[in-house]
Amino acid sequence: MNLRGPLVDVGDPREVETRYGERSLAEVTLRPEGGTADPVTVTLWGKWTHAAEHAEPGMDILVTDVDESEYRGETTYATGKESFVVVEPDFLVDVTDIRSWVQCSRMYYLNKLSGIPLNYPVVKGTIVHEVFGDLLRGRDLDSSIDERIEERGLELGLLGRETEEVADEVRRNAAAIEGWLSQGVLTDEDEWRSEYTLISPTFGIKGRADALRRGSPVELKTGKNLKRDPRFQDKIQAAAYALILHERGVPVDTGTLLYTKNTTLDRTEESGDLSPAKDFSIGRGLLEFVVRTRNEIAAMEYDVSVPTGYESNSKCQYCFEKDTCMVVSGRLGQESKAGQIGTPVPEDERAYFDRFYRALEEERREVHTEYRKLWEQSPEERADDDRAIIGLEPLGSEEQPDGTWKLRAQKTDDAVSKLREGDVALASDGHPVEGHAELARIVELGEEVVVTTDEPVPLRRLDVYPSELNVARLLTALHDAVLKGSPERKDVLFDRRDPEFADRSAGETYIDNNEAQDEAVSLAVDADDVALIHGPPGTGKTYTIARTIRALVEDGNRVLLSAFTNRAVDNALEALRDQGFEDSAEQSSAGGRRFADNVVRVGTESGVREDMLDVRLSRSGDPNTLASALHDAPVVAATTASCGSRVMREQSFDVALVDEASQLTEPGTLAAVNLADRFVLVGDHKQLPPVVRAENDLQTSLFQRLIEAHPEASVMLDRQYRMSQRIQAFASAEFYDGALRPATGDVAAQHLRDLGVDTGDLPTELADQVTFVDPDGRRVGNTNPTEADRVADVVAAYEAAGVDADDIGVIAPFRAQVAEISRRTDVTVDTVDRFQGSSKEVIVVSFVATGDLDGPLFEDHRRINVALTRAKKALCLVGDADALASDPFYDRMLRWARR
Ligand SMILES: Nc1ncnc2c1ncn2[C@@H]1O[C@H](COP(=O)(O)OP(=O)(O)OP(=O)(O)O)[C@@H](O)[C@H]1O
Repeated sequence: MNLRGPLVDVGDPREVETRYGERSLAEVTLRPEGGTADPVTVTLWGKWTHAAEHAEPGMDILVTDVDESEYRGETTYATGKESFVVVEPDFLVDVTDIRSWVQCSRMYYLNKLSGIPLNYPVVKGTIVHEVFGDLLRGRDLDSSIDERIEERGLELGLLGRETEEVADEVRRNAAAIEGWLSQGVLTDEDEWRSEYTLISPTFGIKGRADALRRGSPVELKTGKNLKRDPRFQDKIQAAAYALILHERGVPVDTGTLLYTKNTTLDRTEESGDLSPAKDFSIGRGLLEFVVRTRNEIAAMEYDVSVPTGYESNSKCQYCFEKDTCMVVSGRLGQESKAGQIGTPVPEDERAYFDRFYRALEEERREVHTEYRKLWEQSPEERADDDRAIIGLEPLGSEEQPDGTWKLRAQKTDDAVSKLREGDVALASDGHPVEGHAELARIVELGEEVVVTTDEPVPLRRLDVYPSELNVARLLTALHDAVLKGSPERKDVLFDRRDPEFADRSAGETYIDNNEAQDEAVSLAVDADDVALIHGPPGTGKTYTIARTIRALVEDGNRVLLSAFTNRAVDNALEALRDQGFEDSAEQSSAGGRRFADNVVRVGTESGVREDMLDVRLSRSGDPNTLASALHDAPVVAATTASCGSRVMREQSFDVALVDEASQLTEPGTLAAVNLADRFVLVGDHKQLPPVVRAENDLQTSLFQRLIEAHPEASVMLDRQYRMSQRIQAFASAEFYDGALRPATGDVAAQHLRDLGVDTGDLPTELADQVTFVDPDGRRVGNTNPTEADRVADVVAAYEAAGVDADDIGVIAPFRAQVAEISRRTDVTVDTVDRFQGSSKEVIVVSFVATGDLDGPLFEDHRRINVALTRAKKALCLVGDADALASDPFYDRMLRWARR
């Protein structure tokens, strides 16, 4: 029997005499069944008293295989031989974190803050790991090495490494792998798995094992180890995978560590055990140690505290991270075993750091909650939640020339999901946690689903795979901003001085037909610190951004162009191209250069839009060529998420220009801003705020904070090129103090007529430019089928009157309603969040709600602003008039629509 629930009391460990001699015990009291049952006391024996040392009331605890006995008429509970005690099981600890914690608890923390830097050992290590995977998949060594090195061309180039030298070193490391693989211990029946994703719901651990052989974990280390035994922390890492396998009922008693550097050493110079492969036995003691270590991390993270180094038995004396550790401790005023150096950053910066550190850790927990849904929700619930595509029928798997696999399956229904082509997802045989699952990249997502994976798996289910990568990069951005940011920059960020402006634009006219846009370009050119461009819907943000970049490059600046989404990055590049950027850049650089010589787009092949692939910087190729392409480009474009990558973190710019800044969290914006001396943020804080799961400081963008604090450093673009006068009126009045106006008479007067539509052919209720239709439906869960029928009728009526299906878009508040409507029409149907940044001639909005106004559309008026400002010539609102009229804001909307 397992007992699990919140702790209500934690006793101190003490020693008692038993018939087996002196033993330690600690009593803890918990409320089983998630806190709903009466409290019970469990005696933790022996080493499990360690859990009591770290736990505190309020934490969740799980005791597995509890011994239950009757004593004087009462049931007593205690840990038994098979028991494990898990503190905060919902907190998922990564196996690599357990390993670094064993080395030193501060190391664990520092790794979190500074991420994985771009350095040669890291890149070489990655290549060796990839070659290892290839060898397991039966690939030829030389072709694998050549290809893997080529794939890392950009990183190697930035590190100033030559292909030959790296190939040589990798080959010598790979000799260890090859030798070991051909030792004869392997037979055809040997089961191999490479890069295996493992999650343990019971122990709260996740990770990716380098390989499993006959069910035993094999870990590859690119360092050397001349002792007979593996290093302790390495053993712990392999043992953690063994523990997860143990949970799945796979008995694991050995692990293997492969120290590849051992084969590169010269026997005459080194003494000791040079054999690379070191097996060791994994007994129960080691598994328990893994759980106890993991518990220490989970307990420390419970109240988001910062480790001091005293938590583990580390010796600072020999630590290669000692200086970094002392600097971080010194600057953030943290207690640390290594000591502190340097002066602390000012109090307000530390408070800021702490606040955002905490907020990001809360976000991490939300990611863990997403993981938990993988096993807590039934497949059907997950599908209903749009988090999985289930019931797939495998159509086959095909091995690719590079040893990876292409899996195909047939969809058996028309359900929608959050998954998109290009996403990384979890492909499984139907059981993503306890069955066989592989990380997959989605290639095609239509009637037929196509994914690529490392190993074949019968593709029955595809799940959204929650990732902590984003949280990790945001933490790093926070760290870089506070600890590495220039004092002048921080004075502005922390409101110690106002942003300053020079007069570089000196009366120049950049845009002659739009005063606010022209002023915005000047402001950006003149900004010594920051300029803020506030762009309501359709006001030419993208156009202004392109003009600004040209002006900045003409002045000799190197510019980073960034945005929250790939789409916005590519739109800005498109505008830059349309404005003939080649010519303007020619003025600053010798000779005629093409767009592709001036602009480098950093991003994945699936992320970058097709028409910008010609300027995409491949990561793969000749190191020197790639590195100089990136270094020398006057304009580098990448999403803010890629600005946190180890390649981009090494780049520096004069100016960072960030679009969609109002949709970014502060650390998300900082990821781009950190890379430049000055920055320009473009956004609209009256549209969608940052998308975050937790409710905390991350919900307010840096754009909003700065524009509220420094309106003088901002310009609002006030002429819009999208909507007719009638359509824009409500948004202008409600969100922009009536300041938003059509840019030209043509924009104001545009009409369905311009599309060749005779409004006489439309039902009277749709004849106006803004209309309201009440279908009198009922909300059922997150759908309203009657309303969906009516939306489809409305769409059909526009089509019958001559509007092209491509010119119509439907917006609904819930994905379930999106699916409901999609079943009834072929036009684009999506949620507000997915519509931000785009527009259509005709927009139909489905409100779903009847009775009460609840749902994402209503919670935040900014969503409505987005929904109502997507339409150019006609907007039809479909909803329940009584429900809408119950709220003053929606009542005003209703009156405007019915006018
Ligand atoms: N000064 C201008 N002169 C002429 N056309 C312009 C001007 N500014 C913008 N436009 C045109 O107006 C349209 C909308 O501009 P743009 O796409 O830059 O808007 P946006 O603010 O980025 O839109 P969104 O709200 O979707 O982000 C485009 O077709 C653009 O070419």
